[in-house]
Formats: sequence, C-alpha cells, structure tokens
Amino acid sequence: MELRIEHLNKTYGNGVKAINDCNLTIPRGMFGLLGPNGAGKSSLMRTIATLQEADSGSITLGDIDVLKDKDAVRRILGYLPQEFGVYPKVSAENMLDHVASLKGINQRAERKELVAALLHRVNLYDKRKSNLGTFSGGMKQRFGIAQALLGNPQLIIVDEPTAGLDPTERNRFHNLLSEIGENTIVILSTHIVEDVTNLCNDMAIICLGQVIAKGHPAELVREVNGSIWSKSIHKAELPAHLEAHRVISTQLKGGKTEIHVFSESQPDASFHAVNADLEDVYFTRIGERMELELV
Ligand SMILES: Nc1ncnc2c1ncn2[C@@H]1O[C@H](COP(=O)(O)OP(=O)(O)OP(=O)(O)O)[C@@H](O)[C@H]1O
Repeated sequence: MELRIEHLNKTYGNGVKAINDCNLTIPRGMFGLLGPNGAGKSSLMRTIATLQEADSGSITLGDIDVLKDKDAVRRILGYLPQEFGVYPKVSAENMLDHVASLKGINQRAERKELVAALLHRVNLYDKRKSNLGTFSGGMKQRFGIAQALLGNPQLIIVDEPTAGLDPTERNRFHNLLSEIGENTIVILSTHIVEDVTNLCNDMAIICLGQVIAKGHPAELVREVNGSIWSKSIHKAELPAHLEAHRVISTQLKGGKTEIHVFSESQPDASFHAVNADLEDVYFTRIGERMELELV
C-alpha cells in the first residue's frame, strides 16, 4: 500500500496558497515532511487526514480515494495532531477504552486486552490509572500515539510530535515511531531536521506550499556534498560575508559565529570544506526557494 498525492492545491479564504501543486508518493516506512513554520505541512496533513477539503488534485491510499471516501480512510488512519488535547481528569486507561469504543471495538474484554497491550507498547502501563492531566509532555505524546494506534491503522500521521520534549523523551518517542514504521506508512511532519535524519529513509522538504526537494535523505545530502564550505568569523564580519557569499546558515560556536556557505568551488582559502548533512540540504533548498520569491 502507498499514499499517492497528485497535483494537490489548497488556497484559504484569505488568499494564502497553503498547498501548491503538491506531488508525493509515500511508501510504507517512516516518511519525513520537513518545512519551516507556515510551509503548509499541517494543511497537507489535515487534508490527508480528511479533516479539510482540497481545492483540486487527488490523494489515493492503496485503492481508496482519500478525498471522496473519507470513512474508508478514517477506518485505517491514526492521527496525532500538533495540538493534542487530553481530558485532564480522565485516566489513561479509561480514555483509551473510550476511544476504542468510538472506533467500533464493541467487546469489553477485547477492548481491555487491546488497551493494556497499547499501554505496554508506549511504556505507560504503570501509569494507566493516572489522570492525563498529570502527564508530562512526553507522556502525553506517547499516549497520543497509543490512541492513534487503536484499530491497527495502515497510515499514521504525526504532526510536530517532538516539539518541547526533553532529549530522553524525544529518543523514546523516536524508537516508538521507528518500530511502528516497520509495517505502516508513517508521516512525520516536523521542522526539526534531526528528527528526519535519525528516523526517515524517505522525505520531502516543503516551503510556501510547494515540494522543493524529495528523496532519500542520503541522496539529497550527496547532491550538495562538496558544495558546502565553512568558516569561523566574528559577528561583525557577518554582513560582509552575507554580501559576498551564499551563506546558508550561521551558528554560534564557542562565542564565534560559524557560517556555512553554498558554493560550487572553494570561495577562498579561508574556507574549509565540510561534510554536508541534512541541515545543509534543508538550508540550501529553503534559501533557493526564498530567493526565487524575492526576484
Ligand atoms: N485556516 C486557515 N485560514 C487561513 N490561513 C491559514 C489557515 N491555516 C493555515 N493558514 C496559513 O497557511 C499557511 C500554511 O500553514 P500551515 O499551518 O499548514 O503550515 P505549517 O507548515 O504546518 O506551519 P507550522 O509549523 O507553523 O504549524 C500559513 O501561511 C498559514 O498562516
């Protein structure tokens, strides 16, 4: 089964074109959708999750027409939205049981078994009696994944799941997602490049509603490798460097500013070549797209 998005468009009432001729084919496994704030990730995720209409284009999941047969999609979809609210006074176990019955699992004994298995899977079984209002951010996200996994979904969408999690919780969440990604389509929408580096073997970058790069992370990195140069400068020298070079990123390191520059050849002897990573791909591609916007 794969998810196929073709020529998808969405413009909001205020004139913002949030999805601009989007074409993507997403197979089983972890797929990373990277983009800056406002790129259109949530708009795309909500459209795939049947929560909002597109203006034109098509989405198919296996042989399901996602834009038309919403009920069929919802039966095999698990969705963890960006803002995942919980009922604070309800225990994890009771809440999952409730969601399971909403998903049509009518047998009490079956539900009980399923809920226990899911709570074990997300490592919250010991906290099953605790009210959701007492959960930390990471625990809430793991609970969110448990509810998204109910009903054995074929497609799981997680929208910015690790924002605000501490490194341990983030790691734990990553392990959980990659386990799930072994036999399900998992779309991870995020602006955190490292999440995609660590987890995904297929990805796309979107900016201003458009897909501006797609493929395997390693291949995308190979495309820019050899063209990324680094130099440590004083902050005051930055404007001159911005003027003279295509600076794709700046980072403070030990009180000095490290810049990365995109250039086919060594800009001058003061620059040294760096092994490109996905962050360099991200900044190069986003920079190109934004420059186009300014022309
Ligand atoms: N309901 C809406 N009405 C009007 N404009 C909207 C609506 N929802 C989103 N937008 C606009 O559409 C664009 C894409 O927003 P979207 O939330 O899809 O991006 P995003 O990549 O998920 O960003 P973020 O990471 O900040 O959540 C933005 O310019 C946003 O302001």
